[in-house]
Amino acid sequence: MHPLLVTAAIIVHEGKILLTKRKPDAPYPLLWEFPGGKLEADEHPEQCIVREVREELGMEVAVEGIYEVIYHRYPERPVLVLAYRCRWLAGELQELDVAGHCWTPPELVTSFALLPADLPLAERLAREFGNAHSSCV
Ligand SMILES: Nc1nc2c([nH]c(=O)n2[C@H]2C[C@H](O)[C@@H](COP(=O)(O)OP(=O)(O)OP(=O)(O)O)O2)c(=O)[nH]1
Ligand SMILES: [Mg+2]
Repeated sequence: MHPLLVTAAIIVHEGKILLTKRKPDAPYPLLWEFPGGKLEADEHPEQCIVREVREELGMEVAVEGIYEVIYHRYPERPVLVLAYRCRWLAGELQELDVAGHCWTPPELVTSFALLPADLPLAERLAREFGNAHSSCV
C-alpha cells in the first residue's frame, strides 16, 4: 500500500520544541506529536505544513528546510512523514485543533508518549539540540 503523506513541524523557540497532543476523538488519541497533518491534493508539502500549523495552532511559521523523512508502518497503513524545521513568525499560540501543547527541552522529547513513527525523530533532536552547549570539545 502507498504510504499516507504527512508533514510535521519542528518548531524550536527559545531552545524548546513544540509538541502537541492529539485530540481524544482522533486516531491514536491523546498521544503527543509534532503539529502537522495530511497532504492535500495538488498541495506542495511546504504549503501543507504552513496550513496545518495555522489550522491547529493559529501560528504563522516559515519553513526553514527539511529535517527528517520517516517511513513507518502502522497496522492500518504506512505513513511517510516529512518533518520540516519551521520558525515561528507571528500569531499567538491557540489550541484550535489540538488537545494540548508543551514547549519541551529537546532532550525530554523522548520521554513523552509519542506517536511511534516519531521516536527516531525525538532521538535525533535530543542528540543534536539537547547537548549542544555541553558537548563541545
Ligand atoms: N501531525 C502529525 N502526524 C503524524 C506524526 N507522526 C505520525 O506518525 N503522524 C501520523 C498520524 C496520522 O496517521 C497522520 C497525520 O494525521 P493528522 O491527524 O495529524 O492529520 P490531519 O491534521 O490532516 O487531521 P484531519 O484533517 O484528518 O483531522 O500522520 C507527527 O509527528 N505529526
Ligand atoms: Mg494534525
